[in-house]
Amino acid sequence: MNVLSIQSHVAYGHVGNASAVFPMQRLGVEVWAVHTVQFSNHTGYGAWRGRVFDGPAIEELVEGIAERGVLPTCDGVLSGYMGSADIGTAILRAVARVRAANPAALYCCDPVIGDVGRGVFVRPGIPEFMRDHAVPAADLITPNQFELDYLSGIETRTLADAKAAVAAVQASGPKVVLVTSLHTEETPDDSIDMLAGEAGRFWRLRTPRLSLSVNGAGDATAALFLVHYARTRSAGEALGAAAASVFGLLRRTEEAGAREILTVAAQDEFVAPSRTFPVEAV
Ligand SMILES: Nc1ncnc2c1ncn2[C@@H]1O[C@H](COP(=O)(O)OP(=O)(O)O)[C@@H](O)[C@H]1O
Ligand SMILES: Cc1ncc(COP(=O)(O)O)c(C=O)c1O
Ligand SMILES: [Mg+2]
Repeated sequence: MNVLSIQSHVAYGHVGNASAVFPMQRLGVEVWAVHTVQFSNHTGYGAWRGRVFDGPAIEELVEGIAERGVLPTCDGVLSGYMGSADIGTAILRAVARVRAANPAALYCCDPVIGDVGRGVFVRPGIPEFMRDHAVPAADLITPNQFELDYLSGIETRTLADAKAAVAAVQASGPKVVLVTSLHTEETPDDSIDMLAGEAGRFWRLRTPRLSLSVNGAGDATAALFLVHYARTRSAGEALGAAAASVFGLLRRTEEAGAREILTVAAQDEFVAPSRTFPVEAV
């Protein structure tokens, strides 16, 4: 399996491609990593150095990959944080090129817009670009609850609201939706839910809430979900596999008291998660 992953990259630590690429490789996937920015570290530190690339820089790399004649072997495209709408347009052009070469390729879009509590943290224009262009072009999307609410225009308080919001977003294009960090009225305070939806069916998975707040977990989640979905073609199975690995990764990170997720040290969790959780049809 070959995945074109177009995301931010950091030299130190693990967010964006620096969080997504290795778990996919550890699962035996060949990853073609194109970086939308190259920063020293993630922006959660408050200070960082590095450069933001632009749409033409992304298109140039995709053109070079196309010149190798390998686009027909590309099984999936993964995108995450988009620095600008111009980069978003380049990503959607890449998706169109891959699909023209391989109509079976899957596009998984992590519609990074913001988070509960923090609000919108991307540049003006990006939320609308995600809603009106990127999400409709995707086969799979992995919004958190804040992003689900924005994309659907529904304020989700209950599981029924979340299911309605997933269905509303599916009507715009993506057939598979994975909602991360979902907390509804039904969710116990010491837990975190994920909800997957496909073809009118929904699955919920609940894990303990760990006492850590890290960056990059969503990027690893989207990557693992894409790989497991591509292999199983089942949103429920992909949910179970991705969630178990991410939980194992974060549990090890919490134990170590680390500020960066332990993508390398906890790599066995990607292959053989130490703990699995029931996937409940809801
Ligand atoms: N404190 C936590 N405890 C347990 N799991 C967590 C925690 N934070 C994140 N996760 C897991 O990581 C997944 C993705 O993280 P999330 O914060 O939703 O990503 P994003 O960066 O997209 O907002 C969540 O669905 C959840 O399963
Ligand atoms: C450059 C970059 N990409 C991606 C992310 C994703 O982080 P998070 O998982 O917190 O959304 C961050 C967060 O700080 C970042 O700085
Ligand atoms: Mg995210």
